[in-house]
Amino acid sequence: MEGVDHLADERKKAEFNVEAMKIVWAGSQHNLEVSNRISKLVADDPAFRKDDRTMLPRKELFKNTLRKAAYAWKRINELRLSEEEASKLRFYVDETAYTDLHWGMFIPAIKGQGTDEQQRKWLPLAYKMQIIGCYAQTELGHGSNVQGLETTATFDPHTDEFVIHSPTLTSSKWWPGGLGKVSTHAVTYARLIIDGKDHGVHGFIVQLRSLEDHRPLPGITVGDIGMKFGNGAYNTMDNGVLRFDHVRIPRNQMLMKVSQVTREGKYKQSDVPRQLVYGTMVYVRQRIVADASCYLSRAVCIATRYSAVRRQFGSQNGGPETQVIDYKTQQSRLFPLLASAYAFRFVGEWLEWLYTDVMQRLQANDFSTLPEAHACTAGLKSLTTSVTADGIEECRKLCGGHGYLCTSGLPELFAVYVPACTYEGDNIVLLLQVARFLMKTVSQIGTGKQPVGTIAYMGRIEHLMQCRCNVQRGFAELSADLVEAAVAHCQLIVVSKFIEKLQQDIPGEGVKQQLEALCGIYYLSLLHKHQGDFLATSYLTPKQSALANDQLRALYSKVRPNAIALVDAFNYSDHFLSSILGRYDGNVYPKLYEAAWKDPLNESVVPDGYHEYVRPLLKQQLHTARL
Ligand SMILES: CCCCCCCCCCCCCCCCCCCCCC(=O)SCCNC(=O)CCNC(=O)[C@H](O)C(C)(C)COP(=O)(O)OP(=O)(O)OC[C@H]1O[C@@H](n2cnc3c(N)ncnc32)[C@H](O)[C@@H]1OP(=O)(O)O
Ligand SMILES: Cc1cc2nc3c(=O)[nH]c(=O)nc-3n(C[C@H](O)[C@H](O)[C@H](O)COP(=O)(O)OP(=O)(O)OC[C@H]3O[C@@H](n4cnc5c(N)ncnc54)[C@H](O)[C@@H]3O)c2cc1C
Repeated sequence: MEGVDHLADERKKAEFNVEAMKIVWAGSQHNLEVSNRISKLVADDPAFRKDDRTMLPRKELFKNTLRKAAYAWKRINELRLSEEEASKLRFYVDETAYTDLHWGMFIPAIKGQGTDEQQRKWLPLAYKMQIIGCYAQTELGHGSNVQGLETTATFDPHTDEFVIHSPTLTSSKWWPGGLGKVSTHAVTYARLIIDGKDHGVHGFIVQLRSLEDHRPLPGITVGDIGMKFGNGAYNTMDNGVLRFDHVRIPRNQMLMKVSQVTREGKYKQSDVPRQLVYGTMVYVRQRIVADASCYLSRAVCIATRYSAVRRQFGSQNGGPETQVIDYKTQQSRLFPLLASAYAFRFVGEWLEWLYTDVMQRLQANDFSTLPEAHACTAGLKSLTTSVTADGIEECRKLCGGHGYLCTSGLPELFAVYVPACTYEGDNIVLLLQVARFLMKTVSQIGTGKQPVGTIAYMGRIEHLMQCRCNVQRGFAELSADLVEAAVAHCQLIVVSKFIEKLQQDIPGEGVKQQLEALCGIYYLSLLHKHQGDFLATSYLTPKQSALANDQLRALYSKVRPNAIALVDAFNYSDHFLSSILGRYDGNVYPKLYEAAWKDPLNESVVPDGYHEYVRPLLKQQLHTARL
């Protein structure tokens, strides 16, 4: 029934102030106000329609994305949106596009690695989108191992230029988003060669296409790498391939904040760690952590609402069947994900703070917190994206068969999200970085150096203090176990940041109590999942483990009446969710039925191809039957 809120009874059960929780989720009253305004702006504008995305052929899909990106840019300028509002607009438009890499990586790379002079030259052009850039690091043969890149940038002292070249097939740039069809420029990572000496990987600004007719410049071969996983999803992006055949660029297009090449061809290293060349990746990893809670909460919102609508079994005296959300098994799969969405929200906020703090310290030439920032961004990126990708898929299963329909919104959400486990650093490779950081910390504890920040707890563990270990000995052999230790370390960060959040003043009736319950679900479900480890290491007795499990079940019951309100607090519009199963009003069945008839396959009663391929079969069967 149109206009009826099928979830109204569920909403009445809430024991907390949902509006106050919306503010907690948004981060502040101001953020909530901006989100409401921009979300409505997008939802009300038919130009941002996206319900047809999974049905469009690639070329049409891509052209549509170009149209939307141009229109979004026009609206940003017409409405004079601030950076914060523009970024919210991008969020609610909810379509990956070349602009993400332009704003999210090309510009940050120039800001982070360019000199003041380079920034003055390139940033105004990029901010006005008079040039469009991408981040061209990964190659066909090398992604994780950045130091293994093969593209060369050889200094030519006669002309004061670098010659950018792809010496082998495996050195072809492969994957950069926005590169395939749109970017006019790329921050390209290449080995710096001066006078035959290899100085390692550096960033260079290279123009790829003419600003007049968009054709590739001489020496450049460029194109799209082809269809990716899923319908719609990441296929709105032109991930590209790029080869250089002795392409010349002026010397001043090497990004020279970290190291410089003089007119005479002298290589000079600034007094800063070389890892600052990786700074853009650290920035984006931090953004990815902040985004994880958005993706996970979307899936959880859909699965929670649908679980309250869906009924199976348990009818008493001809009454309605049981809502599937009332099954403890459903709760034990769904509520830890609900708790994770909130947990990732808070750890994302903290990581943003940590990143800003590190950037301020870098300005003052204080590099002391860089290793911790790297370990936290790498580790949390890995943890949150893995849990979110698996969580979206779990939500699909929680929705039974209907979750498999594109109209549930879940297949596309999964397809667009799952590469986050790989891009910006493969999750295992990043956890190995965390493991290395932890081992290094352990090796230093023995020397009396007290760990601080997120590793301070290690200084309080008795047997680590006695430990005398060398960072590399046995590392490769034990790497699978070390990765598990790295995950546990990251989980500890997530839990401790959730607890720190609860120590803050949180206004709103019942809000803090709900967050306490969710925090409990978060750590108790982890404890339950890993109880074997806790028992094996005697950190828990079997009795304590059983009590923890009882407590977990009690928390599921506490959250159950609040579940719908807890996902309402995410404040997602139906347009943004783009899911019939996750509709705010819970009016699922009539809308599923209606949507089926809108499928292009149902435009005609007799399908295309019937007369060529089906009719002859039927005729043949008739003939055989008669025989
Ligand atoms: C419409 C208008 C709109 C308007 C406005 C709208 C706005 C819209 C805005 C939209 C925005 C959307 C957001 C963007 C979305 C982007 C989507 C994502 C796309 C994906 C992009 C990518 O996918 S892009 C490629 C990423 N590709 C990697 O991710 C490679 C991983 N691979 C490595 O990263 C290295 O290869 C690896 C393993 C560390 C080894 O590096 P290596 O061999 O050099 O180093 P070693 O392991 O030897 O380590 C030596 C020492 O360096 C230390 N260290 C290492 N890294 C460090 C670091 N980063 N910082 C500090 N320290 C570091 C380490 O801890 C050691 O320290 P120590 O010596 O003290 O122990
Ligand atoms: C959708 C998408 C968008 C992307 N956008 C960009 C972009 O804009 N710009 C850009 O430059 N790149 C981009 N990339 C590339 C991306 O950054 C790389 O794919 C990523 O860094 C992983 O590297 P790889 O592909 O070389 O994986 P590999 O390293 O080849 O991984 C393959 C397997 O090997 C394992 N492995 C690798 N090294 C080790 C090790 N040392 N120890 C143990 N196991 C290991 C991994 O865990 C994995 O299981 C994008 C990729 C995708 C999928």
